Amino acid sequence: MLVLVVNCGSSSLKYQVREVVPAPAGGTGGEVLTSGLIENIGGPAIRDHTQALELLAGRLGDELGGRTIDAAGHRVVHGGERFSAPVLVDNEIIRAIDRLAPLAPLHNPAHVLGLRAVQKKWPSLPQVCVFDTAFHRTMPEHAWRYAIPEDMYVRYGMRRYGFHGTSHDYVTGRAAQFLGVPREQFDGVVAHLGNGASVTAIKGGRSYDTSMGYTPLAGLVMGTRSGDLDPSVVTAIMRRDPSMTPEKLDAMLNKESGLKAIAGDHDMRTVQEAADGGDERAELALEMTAYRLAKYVGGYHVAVGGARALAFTAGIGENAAPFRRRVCDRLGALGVRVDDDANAVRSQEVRRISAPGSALEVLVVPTDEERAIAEATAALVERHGGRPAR
Ligand SMILES: Nc1ncnc2c1ncn2[C@@H]1O[C@H](COP(=O)(O)OP(=O)(O)O)[C@@H](O)[C@H]1O
Ligand SMILES: CC(=O)OP(=O)(O)O
Ligand SMILES: [Mg+2]
Repeated sequence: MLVLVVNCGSSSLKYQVREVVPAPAGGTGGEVLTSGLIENIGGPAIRDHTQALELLAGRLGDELGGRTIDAAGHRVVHGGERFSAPVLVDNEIIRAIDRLAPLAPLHNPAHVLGLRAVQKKWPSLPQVCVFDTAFHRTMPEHAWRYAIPEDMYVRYGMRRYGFHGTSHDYVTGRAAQFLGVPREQFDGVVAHLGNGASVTAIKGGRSYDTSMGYTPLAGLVMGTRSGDLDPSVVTAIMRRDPSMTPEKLDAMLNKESGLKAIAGDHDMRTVQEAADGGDERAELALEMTAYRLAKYVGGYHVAVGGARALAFTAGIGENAAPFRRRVCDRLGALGVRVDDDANAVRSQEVRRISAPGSALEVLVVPTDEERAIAEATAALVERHGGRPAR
């Protein structure tokens, strides 16, 4: 089955076409037939997501050599409290995702535009939504509640939701498999470190707690996001500078903070190079980022009653060996030991980087969100006989 995987951002559209062999024949997200990125949607050349879809359809015509897609799978960032698994799309589902826009103003409106644009272009194509929040629906209430008046939760849905669930779920499965333990018996910590970064406590193979919260701003120090801070910082800034509107504060904390604010660049490669060259700001940024993550790992080790493994994934987790080392050095107090030769290996395979006798197994597990989305889409469409939901 050919699955178009779509990741719609506010001004961009990332896509892949995957050939999925549904289980039991293989159950693999398999070969990537083509992939691409359409940027600057809303600019002079590409008016909106509908026009971006026209462009995409044109490209697919050439790139797939006459073959046509059988389904589309969309990454949707916010599924609120409703969605705990992938769903087949109909108009009611699209409206539900639209209603969740106040919880994810940067993401959900773009997803709705993408879903409608695909619907318009290929009216009979089955579409599936895979939610970043879904995997975290298993968190216990003491982990997802905020200690603020109940009304804020009841009226506005203010609580921890958590994100990157597709990746945390996929990496959990791969890590358990690598260690030869049944997933239901796997207790560990997964650190997804990309431009956005989050860490999840895994108990019995399920999400038990996670560092992102109501939005993907909470938790770790990220490329351009602050992560955790005292909420009065926000109200105090607004009081001191009335020109700082909620929109401007959102932009500051999401786009001008994190590594970029401290080291002057959001990209881990640049920051690491600068630190290696003796740049003190870059060194400070790395220490802040590693320190915050190590504190979370220690906390989650306690949260799950003793983690068996720590898995690093995504751009930084998979590639930044010096950063992994920095984090693990801070975890020495827990008895974590890294094998430097193993840590230096570059590979696309799941691998162990801890030394024998380390209290936690430390793994590097390449993530593949697109593959997970393609597999979930194919499985759901297969189950419904390939018909679009109407
Ligand atoms: N070889 C590398 N060494 C260090 N960092 C890397 C390397 N390759 C990628 N990264 C970092 O990974 C981050 C991007 O991660 P990625 O998972 O691709 O992000 P996104 O969230 O946009 O999908 C960037 O900070 C980038 O610098
Ligand atoms: C939810 C989130 O943070 O996504 P990304 O890492 O793609 O920014
Ligand atoms: Mg990513």
